[in-house]
Amino acid sequence: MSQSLNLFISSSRSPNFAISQQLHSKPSLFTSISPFPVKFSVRTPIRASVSDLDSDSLAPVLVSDNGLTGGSLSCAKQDYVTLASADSSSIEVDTVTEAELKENGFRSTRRTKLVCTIGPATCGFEQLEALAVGGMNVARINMCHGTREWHQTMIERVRRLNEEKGYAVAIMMDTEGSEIHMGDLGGAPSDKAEDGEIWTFSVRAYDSPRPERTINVNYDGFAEDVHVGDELLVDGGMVRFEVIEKIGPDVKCRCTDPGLMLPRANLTFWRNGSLVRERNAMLPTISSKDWLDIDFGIAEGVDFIAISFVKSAEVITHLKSYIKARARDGDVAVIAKIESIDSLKNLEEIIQASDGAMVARGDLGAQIPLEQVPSAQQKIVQLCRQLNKPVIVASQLLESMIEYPTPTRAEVADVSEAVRQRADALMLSGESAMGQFPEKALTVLRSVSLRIEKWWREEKRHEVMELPDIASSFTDSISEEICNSAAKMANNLEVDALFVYTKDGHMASLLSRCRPDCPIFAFTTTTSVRRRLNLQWGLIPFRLSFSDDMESNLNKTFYLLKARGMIKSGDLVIAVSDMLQSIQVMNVP
Ligand SMILES: Nc1ncnc2c1ncn2[C@@H]1O[C@H](COP(=O)(O)OP(=O)(O)O)[C@@H](O)[C@H]1O
Ligand SMILES: C=C(OP(=O)(O)O)C(=O)O
Ligand SMILES: [K+]
Ligand SMILES: [Mg+2]
Repeated sequence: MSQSLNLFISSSRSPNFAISQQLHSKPSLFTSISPFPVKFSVRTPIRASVSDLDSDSLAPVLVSDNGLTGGSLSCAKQDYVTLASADSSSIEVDTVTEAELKENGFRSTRRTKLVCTIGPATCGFEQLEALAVGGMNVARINMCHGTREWHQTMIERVRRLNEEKGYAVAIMMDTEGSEIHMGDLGGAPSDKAEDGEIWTFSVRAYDSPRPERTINVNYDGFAEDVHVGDELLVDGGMVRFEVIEKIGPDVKCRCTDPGLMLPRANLTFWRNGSLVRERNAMLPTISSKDWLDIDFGIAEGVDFIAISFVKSAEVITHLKSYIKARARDGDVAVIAKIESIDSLKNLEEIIQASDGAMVARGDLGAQIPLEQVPSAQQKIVQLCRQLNKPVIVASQLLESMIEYPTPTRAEVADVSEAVRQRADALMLSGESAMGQFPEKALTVLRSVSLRIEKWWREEKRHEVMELPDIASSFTDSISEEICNSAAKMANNLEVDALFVYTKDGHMASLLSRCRPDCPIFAFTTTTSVRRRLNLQWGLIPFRLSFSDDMESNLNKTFYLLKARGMIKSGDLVIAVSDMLQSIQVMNVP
């Protein structure tokens, strides 16, 4: 009990008081903790200057950084107390959440998490900061676009934002995958195909300026694979062509549905009303370029890697062991993008093998009839929750906001539906990457989420979901039962918050899975786990060092959160932890 202790001292009259000083000696303390506030006794004199303390007002509580709580102190001005690096910054929470908690109380914090794709419209430091302020929990970089240097700069900027400004934005890298797509249009932002026009699609790399009505295709087998009469869909049908002639590597096509084509837009071809997928299915899910990108992501310590066009669970299992052997601190979570027919076929195994999933509606809508996308979404969201994996609903949520400052009513209804389904997260793509109103789009996601969450909570309209047992060991079963019961108690007792002390984040995710009415304060010891929890519904992740002694963890947390104005005396809290398998219900002292 005598090594370097970080001590906090607070007075009952001035609860925000905290001092920080160098450790001068090694005190030993008795821990006599309950009831709070504690009386503590000091076995050996502890020394530090207390000249700036008003000793008369001291009814102090000493809590060490490793969870020890001291006994009574009669502190006169001539006494000396040892204090070290003891200030309320020893609990870390992101700046935006802290402000939200202080302003609105924790009942009204947003539960649905928000992912923003970063692109030319949002790559500046100030633009990234505006997104962080607007509630971005995860920044996504799409490896289909941009250079290695550009991606590296984005990662650096997000990290700098976190360090300098106190945000906790996580980073998701999204692989390109082996999809067939157009070239980059020679740097043009877009190109327009008109009805009846003849365009040439070819593997040729065109010199700049690119000849008119030509499109470069990234896949060498393109001309061999397509047949005259096939239908060619750009971006899942935003523009359509019919293949009319093949001349060597050049494929001549007539535009049948006009529209705007964006650089590197996805291409699919259809024959007799079905997607031609033989060749595509032979391409590896993770291409050699993807592996290099993954190495880069691991080296940069990104928090999530999203894998495009996942077909089976094996590729995920393989990638996870690849990461495990290489990731230095903490691992990188693997998100399976559900965007192909094969991924729907093997849905359960894929989700089971992954750390989360994305309903990638853009490509999914190009592979299955559009009218099947909503039911696929509902099914994926439901399954992910049952299997306790975070799920992101992505693509075209606010597509019209790429060009216009207000969303369509239909888009708002779509966002509401995803929130009502209680997906963990919503994602912006083009809206934030290259749209004209990235911050406004984020504001729409934020305000619609808050409104719908509140409405459904107040109306108690959420259908109860049958949550199957998922534990693989008896200890896990205990954790699962504790979380299910704690969440139920929290709803019945209308508590203000659930507290969970978790080293690897598992207990926190089990609580999140229950989608309780109150927010979940998740305390975890490592920054990487804390960032990863950012993707999960209803979790407010904090970094805090704590011990196996729950009593002192709680005292320390109450003290620190009160000092920062994030909770107040009288708030009703339920606490659970990895270390002590129990449920505690208490009022904040
Ligand atoms: N790093 C980037 N550099 C340039 N443009 C980007 C970048 N990331 C995204 N974009 C633009 O934003 C659009 C939407 O992003 P996203 O949905 O991630 O890609 P995609 O449309 O290729 O699936 C892209 O089509 C592209 O025009
Ligand atoms: C999110 C998706 O993937 P990407 O944007 O990489 O095509 C999608 O297809 O919906
Ligand atoms: K991608
Ligand atoms: Mg996709």
